[in-house]
Amino acid sequence: MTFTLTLASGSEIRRHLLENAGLQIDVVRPRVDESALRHSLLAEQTPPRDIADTLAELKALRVSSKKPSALVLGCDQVLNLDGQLLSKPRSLEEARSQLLDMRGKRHDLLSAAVLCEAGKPVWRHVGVARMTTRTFSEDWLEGYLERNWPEIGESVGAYQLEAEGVRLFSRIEGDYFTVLGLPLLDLLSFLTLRGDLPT
Ligand SMILES: Nc1nc2c(ncn2[C@@H]2O[C@H](COP(=O)(O)OP(=O)(O)OP(=O)(O)O)[C@@H](O)[C@H]2O)c(=O)[nH]1
Repeated sequence: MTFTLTLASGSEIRRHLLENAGLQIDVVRPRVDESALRHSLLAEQTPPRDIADTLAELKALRVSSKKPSALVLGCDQVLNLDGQLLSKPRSLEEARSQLLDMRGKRHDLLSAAVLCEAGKPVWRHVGVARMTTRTFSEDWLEGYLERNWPEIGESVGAYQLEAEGVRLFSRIEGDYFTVLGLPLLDLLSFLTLRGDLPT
């Protein structure tokens, strides 16, 4: 029987990364009001990595409780800019102001992943990538927004590293997959260790 991983995420790129790695994926989107929970965690001064981990676990648990026999992966990525947590831009204007705030500075991307089985967490990992943004010109930024909106609205930092978003950076520390939103190598190692994937 082929191993199937249930992905509790609406993120296209997460599904692509897993399918491109050869995994059989079943997508079940969780019904979770992320922003309400994110706000209450922020109000309690919860550290960014714990926010990402809590949200990832909630999404995985929500689906796992409905599919107890499945192995369910929940994910969440937060962008930490000088202690401020940014969310996915809701408009081109918001993307512009977010990118101008990020210009010439460093920000961290924290990509949390939690696996649940029979309503219980069985593995968790938070990958961290440190992004150094170059001091791009406003002219270039306008062109970037025109060429890449609305696709970049799907990304927490208003960029797709695998596309033109790479032009925003002068340096990246951490793995590529963590930037795209999934600590893929750590996940694959665990699944191989567990025997779900062939060694
Ligand atoms: N294609 C692409 N997506 C990115 C990149 N950086 C971040 N993202 C996406 O930005 C989104 C971060 O928001 P999340 O709240 O973690 O996930 P989501 O897209 O809302 O999906 P859910 O898992 O259903 O919550 C994820 O889908 C990431 O995959 C990137 O460089 N390229």
